[in-house]
Amino acid sequence: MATAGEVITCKAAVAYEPNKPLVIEDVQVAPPQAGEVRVKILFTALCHTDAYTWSGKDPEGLFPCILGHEAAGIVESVGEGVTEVQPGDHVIPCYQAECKECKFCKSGKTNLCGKSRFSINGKPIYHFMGTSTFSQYTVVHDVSVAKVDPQAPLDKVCLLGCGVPTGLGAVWNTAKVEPGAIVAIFGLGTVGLAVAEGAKSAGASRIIGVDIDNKKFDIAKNFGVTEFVNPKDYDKPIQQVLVDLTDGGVDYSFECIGNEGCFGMLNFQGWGTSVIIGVAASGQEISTRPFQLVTGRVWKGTAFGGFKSRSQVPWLVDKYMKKEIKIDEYTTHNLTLGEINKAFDLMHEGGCLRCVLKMHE
Ligand SMILES: NC(=O)C1=CN([C@@H]2O[C@H](COP(=O)(O)OP(=O)(O)OC[C@H]3O[C@@H](n4cnc5c(N)ncnc54)[C@H](O)[C@@H]3O)[C@@H](O)[C@H]2O)C=CC1
Ligand SMILES: N[C@@H](CCC(=O)N[C@@H](CSC=O)C(=O)NCC(=O)O)C(=O)O
Ligand SMILES: [Zn+2]
Ligand SMILES: [Zn+2]
Repeated sequence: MATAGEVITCKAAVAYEPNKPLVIEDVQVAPPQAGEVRVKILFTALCHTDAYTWSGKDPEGLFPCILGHEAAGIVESVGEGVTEVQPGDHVIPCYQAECKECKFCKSGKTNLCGKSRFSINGKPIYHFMGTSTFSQYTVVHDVSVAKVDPQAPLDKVCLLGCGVPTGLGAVWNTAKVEPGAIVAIFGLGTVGLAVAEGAKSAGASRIIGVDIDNKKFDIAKNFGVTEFVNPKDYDKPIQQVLVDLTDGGVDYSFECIGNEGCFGMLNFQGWGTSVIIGVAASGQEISTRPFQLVTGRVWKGTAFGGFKSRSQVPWLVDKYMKKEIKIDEYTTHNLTLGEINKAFDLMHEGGCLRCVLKMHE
């Protein structure tokens, strides 16, 4: 049935309030306007950032909204002036979207676009990260979709919408880890394990994984982690544990936990680089003695691993197809959209990396 130009009613998981179970609703998805693309989402995964915004700690979180930003689907229709993709193209939504017109885009304070395309019985529902992939259909800007190899399995490459590129890119683009380097990774979720994979491919000599979930340790070996540290096993601060283990500090450290994570510097004097990836609530701050920077250490952060989304996500898909990067190994669970609250529970129980949701029965 041709749906172009029509409002589509479909199922979506709506977050009405922080921390309240998501509700599967029939939502109306407006047709794409000029410069926009409507995508039939086939698979979406959950990222810790979805849980972060759902928790109410995200100062930019707006409710009611449709969360989700790590997905893959097929272009259903395009708005006027869209030339880069056409109906039938296989795409990965990219969360760095902006319409450049709405008050959110013009504010210069946020990357959340307020120009919603969702409603329930006429009442608007907010978008999330310009993607809102916890819906069977979503509308994104044409600058926010990466066209990918139609042969690539969408239930796998959906993970290239966020966590895996973030970790790989943090190593390759942001830190530029060199052969022989000693690397420490705080948090062995999908982002942290992708950092490990990136560090291994960059030739790191030691990759020390730090996590409070012992279930992560065995799997981490498959991603290149060479040593494990559980902070719960020590009385002294974890930074000191790492400094002692490495005779002075690591060359590169990556913070992949977020809220209440380990944001302190523990790098070697003279050149150590600390990369912040985890997101944390308003009010949580990081600080260090000026001496740490005076003596040559570097503090950096990264969003989406520094990758240019539309030009480099297809390249990452090709690398996966050539078996040069892992994706399958990050998926520990497969559920359906209707089971999304169970998927969030799994994320908090430990032992879960990515749970991929099938969006259509
Ligand atoms: N900057 C960016 O572009 C991106 C940032 N993120 C953020 O990165 C962080 C990681 O994301 P995911 O891997 O999806 O999360 P995740 O929840 O799968 O992994 C976090 C890991 O940290 C561990 N952990 C929790 N508290 C800890 C502690 N005190 N010490 C050591 N380990 C601890 C958990 O056991 C878990 O293994 C989140 O804050 C997420 O919001 C995610 C994607 C992109
Ligand atoms: N609204 C949050 C900001 C969260 C954040 O830092 N998002 C990352 C991506 S996290 C993906 O899982 C990002 O790319 N930010 C870039 C940006 O322009 O926002 C908060 O206020 O903490
Ligand atoms: Zn994410
Ligand atoms: Zn906007």
